[in-house]
Amino acid sequence: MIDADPNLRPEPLPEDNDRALRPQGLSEFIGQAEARANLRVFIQSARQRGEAMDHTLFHGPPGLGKTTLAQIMARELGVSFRMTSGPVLAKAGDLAAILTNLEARDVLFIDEIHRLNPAVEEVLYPAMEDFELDLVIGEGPAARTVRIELQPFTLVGATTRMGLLTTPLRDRFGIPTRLQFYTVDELHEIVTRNARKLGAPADDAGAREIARRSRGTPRIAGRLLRRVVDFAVVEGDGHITRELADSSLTRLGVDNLGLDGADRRYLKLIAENYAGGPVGIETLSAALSESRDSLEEVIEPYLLQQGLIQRTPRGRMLAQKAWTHLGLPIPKRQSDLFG
Ligand SMILES: Nc1ncnc2c1ncn2[C@@H]1O[C@H](COP(=O)(O)OP(=O)(O)OP(=O)(O)O)[C@@H](O)[C@H]1O
Ligand SMILES: [Mg+2]
Repeated sequence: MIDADPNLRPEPLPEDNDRALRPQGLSEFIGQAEARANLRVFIQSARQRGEAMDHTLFHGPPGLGKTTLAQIMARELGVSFRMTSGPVLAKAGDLAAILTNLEARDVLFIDEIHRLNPAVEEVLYPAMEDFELDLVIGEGPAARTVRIELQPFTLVGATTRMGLLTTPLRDRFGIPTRLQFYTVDELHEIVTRNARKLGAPADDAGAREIARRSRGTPRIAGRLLRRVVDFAVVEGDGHITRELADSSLTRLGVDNLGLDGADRRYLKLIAENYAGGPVGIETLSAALSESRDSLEEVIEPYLLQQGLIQRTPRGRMLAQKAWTHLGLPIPKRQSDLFG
């Protein structure tokens, strides 16, 4: 990782102590209005019919609330929540053991579902479709298949890489749900509420400053808030004002668009070494010593959403806004292009 300040990256950290701040119910969950409204209907319908809710797939960038929503679903459905992940399920038997232990209507959450081993995925198809498990017992000529009936359950899958899901798996989710980046207003509300929970109330402008610089991502908002709370407690009077938030975040290397050192290095590389692009993703990945996946999953989505870069068939290009943000003059060739 370039410039590895883990506070500013949206991937989960083991030391994230989020439990106190994680919303517990659908009505406490802020943002994702469309997804939330639909889920509310599907949950209520499943409850009224006394059936397992349809299989649900959450996809979108890290830290937007996929795991949180899966937990909320189980709670609102009044069922147990079982959690595992694609890479953990090494063998078909691992999944079979979990499936046979589910009770009727339980939620089974599989994180990083795009990383399922194909042999495990095969087991999942009939389980999702007919609540049946076909297990092969023994080996060679003595091998035989036994069919086991499962309790009806709800599979909730989460992925940051929808494109890596196989079509048969994707097609078996009745409720595919894309999570969006949060608006500043939504993050403002989340920060205000969490600051209060952490015992360091934020005034309106203070909360907004953190919200604006959180890359549309509640996980980052939560982390930046914790750091600002530290500064408020030690160097301030325990309250979060705009000045305090601004100086704390600047000291953490988060600029006024919420970009950190890694984002700025990405933009500067295209500006300074490739005259604004287009430049291929593999080239960027090599030059930054950053995996292509992490560029595509973590760095680029927010830069694209902010209109700082464009993806073209010939590679990545800086948009006008990026030159302005970096404080660099737009090269002649590009300013012609921008008109
Ligand atoms: N709508 C929300 N309101 C308040 N806090 C939220 C909201 N959504 C997410 N969070 C908080 O953001 C953090 C990240 O959420 P979560 O772990 O659900 O993300 P995720 O999409 O599963 O991420 P990943 O892709 O890395 O698994 C959690 O601490 C959670 O409490
Ligand atoms: Mg998650």
